[in-house]
Amino acid sequence: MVKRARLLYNPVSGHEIMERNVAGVLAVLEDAGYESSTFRTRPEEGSTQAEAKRAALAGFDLLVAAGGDGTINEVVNGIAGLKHRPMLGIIPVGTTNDYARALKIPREDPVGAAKIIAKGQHIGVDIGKANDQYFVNIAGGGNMMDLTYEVQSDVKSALGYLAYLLKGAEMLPRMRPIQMHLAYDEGTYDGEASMFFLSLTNSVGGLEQIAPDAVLGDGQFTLIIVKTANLVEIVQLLTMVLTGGRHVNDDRIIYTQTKRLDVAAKHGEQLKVNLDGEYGGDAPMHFVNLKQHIQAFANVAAIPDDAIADQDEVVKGKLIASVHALHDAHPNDSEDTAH
Ligand SMILES: Nc1ncnc2c1ncn2[C@@H]1O[C@H](COP(=O)(O)OP(=O)(O)OP(=O)(O)O)[C@@H](O)[C@H]1O
Repeated sequence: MVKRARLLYNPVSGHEIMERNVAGVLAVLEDAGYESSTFRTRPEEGSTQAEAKRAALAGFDLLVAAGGDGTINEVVNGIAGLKHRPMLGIIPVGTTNDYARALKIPREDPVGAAKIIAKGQHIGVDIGKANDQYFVNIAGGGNMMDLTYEVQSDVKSALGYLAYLLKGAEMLPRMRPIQMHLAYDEGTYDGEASMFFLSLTNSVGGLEQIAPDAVLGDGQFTLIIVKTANLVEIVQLLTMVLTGGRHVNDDRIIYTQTKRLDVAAKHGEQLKVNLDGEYGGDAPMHFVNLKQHIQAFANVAAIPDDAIADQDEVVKGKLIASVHALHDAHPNDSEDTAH
């Protein structure tokens, strides 16, 4: 049966690069055997998610999200709750493209990214569930989380990552601690913290050193709790991140792996949560890791072996293949033993 692909592309992501590349991307998908169609995303919140869900229920085998992390997040939110989920392809044309960095998919090169899909290598990636929403790369909470909403999209497009850095520097003096309760696999933390991060990949805000131990598809989040809200100390910690990841052993940080997290703010304080760069509501929030929930095309050869966990589906596939091979080699074995 012919496979069907739906390309959901954000026409305004990055520098409107997709409008010029739709035909080229479709040609690569068609050559790879996909009967392909397109959906141009719209600014209305939830419209991309609704279309992804509709396409999945209509039986599309592959959804290709072309845009920034926001577009990927919406597509995944559209399919994550379904029993039969299409495969996910990614064409990164956003500003930071954290998720594509982790999967080593070429950025701002739509046809190059489509060729990764055409190569056919995919892995089971974990996604996070935060109350009733999903995220693919990172959840975070604390005062710094205002950052991503405050940076205007047109400024982001014009300045790219620099926009975050400038805005971040401006916001640091506003940092103040929140009394938090966090419960995770290895323990609980009750006390002051300025922020927490729950990461699925090692690609956070364009920096691969923040969560250096993250493994794709291992069913675990990397949890980072930053206890201090002191400006000088935070700058010190950031410097440690940038100079080789020594922050992971610092006393002012809790750095651990966990499959779940419960977060609440004490004394009725507001604790805003950010999911993949967008406001996702306030704590209390329950997070859980859904192991290898989505099959995503990736540039597997470029990802270090120790950054990808054993794959449930591949392992199962290999077992089935070897049983078939055994049967092909000795077709009458089962009858022989029956007599
Ligand atoms: N046709 C459209 N016109 C204007 N805005 C759109 C359109 N389609 C989607 N959007 C908006 O684009 C935003 C999602 O952008 P996306 O995350 O894909 O790219 P980005 O902001 O350029 O990249 P990044 O997330 O990496 O910073 C959503 O807020 C959505 O409302």
